[in-house]
Amino acid sequence: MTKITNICCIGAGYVGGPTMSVIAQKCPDIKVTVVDLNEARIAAWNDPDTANIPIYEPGLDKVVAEARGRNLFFSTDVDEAIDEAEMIFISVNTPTKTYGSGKGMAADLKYIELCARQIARVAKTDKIVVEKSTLPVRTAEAVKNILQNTGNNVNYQILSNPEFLAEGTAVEDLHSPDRVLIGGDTTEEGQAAIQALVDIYTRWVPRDRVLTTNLWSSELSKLTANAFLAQRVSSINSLSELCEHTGADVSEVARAIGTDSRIGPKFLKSSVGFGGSCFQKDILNLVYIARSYGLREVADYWEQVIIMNDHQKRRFANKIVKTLYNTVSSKKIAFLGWAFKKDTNDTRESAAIYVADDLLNEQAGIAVYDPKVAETKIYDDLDYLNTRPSDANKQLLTVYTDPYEVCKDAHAIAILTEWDEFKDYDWQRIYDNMKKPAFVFDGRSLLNVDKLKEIGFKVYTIGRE
Ligand SMILES: NC(=O)c1ccc[n+]([C@@H]2O[C@H](COP(=O)([O-])OP(=O)(O)OC[C@H]3O[C@@H](n4cnc5c(N)ncnc54)[C@H](O)[C@@H]3O)[C@@H](O)[C@H]2O)c1
Ligand SMILES: O=c1ccn([C@@H]2O[C@H](COP(=O)(O)OP(=O)(O)O[C@H]3O[C@H](CO)[C@@H](O)[C@H](O)[C@H]3O)[C@@H](O)[C@H]2O)c(=O)[nH]1
Repeated sequence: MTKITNICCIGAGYVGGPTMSVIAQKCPDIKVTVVDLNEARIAAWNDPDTANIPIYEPGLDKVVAEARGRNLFFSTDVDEAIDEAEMIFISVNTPTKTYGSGKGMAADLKYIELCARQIARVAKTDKIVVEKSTLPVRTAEAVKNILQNTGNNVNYQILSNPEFLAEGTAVEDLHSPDRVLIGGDTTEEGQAAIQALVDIYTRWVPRDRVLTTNLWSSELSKLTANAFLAQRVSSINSLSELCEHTGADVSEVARAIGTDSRIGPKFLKSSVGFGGSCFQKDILNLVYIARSYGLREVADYWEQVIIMNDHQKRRFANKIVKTLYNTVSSKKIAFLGWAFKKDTNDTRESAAIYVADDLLNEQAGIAVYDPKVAETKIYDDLDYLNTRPSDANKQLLTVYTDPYEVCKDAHAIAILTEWDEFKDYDWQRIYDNMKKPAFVFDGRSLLNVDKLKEIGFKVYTIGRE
């Protein structure tokens, strides 16, 4: 296999954009073109002011500024980029199906299939096609089938190269990944294709961190990694409820077990529930795959992770209602945070959406402040649930751009995202401007409880009595 000099990536989203920017940064001699059908998104990636790129990730603007126009390009001309590239990454979205068989569980692979068909139609020279999207195990078989049966007699090699970056730390994760995983065919041609991709990553990743496997192990490892991570969060969240009944403190329990080197300290932070575009989608997909092989116990085991997460979000909303004397009707509840975690403007599956929806059902007046999430996004998230007409959401929920204004005259504050800036607010000033008794419901164990109590707040923290 000759050295790769031209890469194309289909999908300029949270994964395609940052991963390709870093490849371009680290490999200035490789031309990297990221394409997308979404014109507005491509226009934003091309905005001369890198502060306006469509994804907020610490440090990403600098990476883009370094490579864009040199060897990094963003375009809507998908055909041209496919035609020119020797290696094509597919990094399109693979959401949970919302229709037909597998609705609500299986991954919707229509965008993947469209990409495969487009590559088959356009390609005139041999290509290495890399699955970057998270896919059900054995998807490469379908991609291969489409390429080989509808293509122009071009030779294809399919690789699986799942992405493990977490949002908010994408650039750091890409610069210094725990591992890079590459799966491919065990044939000589398959091994040569793997080597071509290994040669790209080892420009900046130590060779012993680049793992190579067969295709199916690679595809399944991505779903497994997310299932294990989410399982840890649900496990500690399940115990947070027990802590609240027994006087144990979940953060002390997490520290106590996390120091056991076999358990480890990460992903043991109890919260209002995990969010993000991946965990729920990927576990549902895993559950669906297990069921489709008739593995009922396996499916039920992993489904429990989602059931526990839904319970955690609901119980947080219930706690607010119960504490506010069993009614939040017409009370102002201030939400600090809407993003699914700090340092991102992504809100997909954020716990805040579901907590808000439950409280709106109780006729609460919700006021939201998030340092990075746009007002339209917040309304879109709620409207997407289809619980009530869009007008009602607009009437009941107000978005603020000032943290002190959002808390003014509120009956309660709920912390939904662990943004660092929340810790540094003038909490005395906030307290002075709230209705009394002034409640704080800390869904992220972010704030200093003793300090808040000293000021006069009534404080509830997840996993503490
Ligand atoms: N978001 C993450 O942190 C993360 C991390 C690891 C893996 N993943 C996986 O990576 C994949 C992409 O996720 P994302 O968050 O980047 O999604 P995204 O929705 O942000 O981006 C996907 C992009 O693909 C584009 N697209 C869809 N079909 C297309 C087509 N036929 N031609 C051209 N463009 C097309 C869409 O317009 C969109 O801009 C998913 O499978 C996801 O599970 C995501
Ligand atoms: O101890 C913890 C750790 C995380 N979370 C929550 O879990 C969710 C997911 O967080 P995180 O995993 O940090 O962010 P993602 O960007 O969703 O990244 C996950 O999903 C990606 C998409 O597949 C993978 O690439 C990453 O490896 C995997 O960490 C967020 O709501 C967090 O607040 C907790 O509640 N407690």
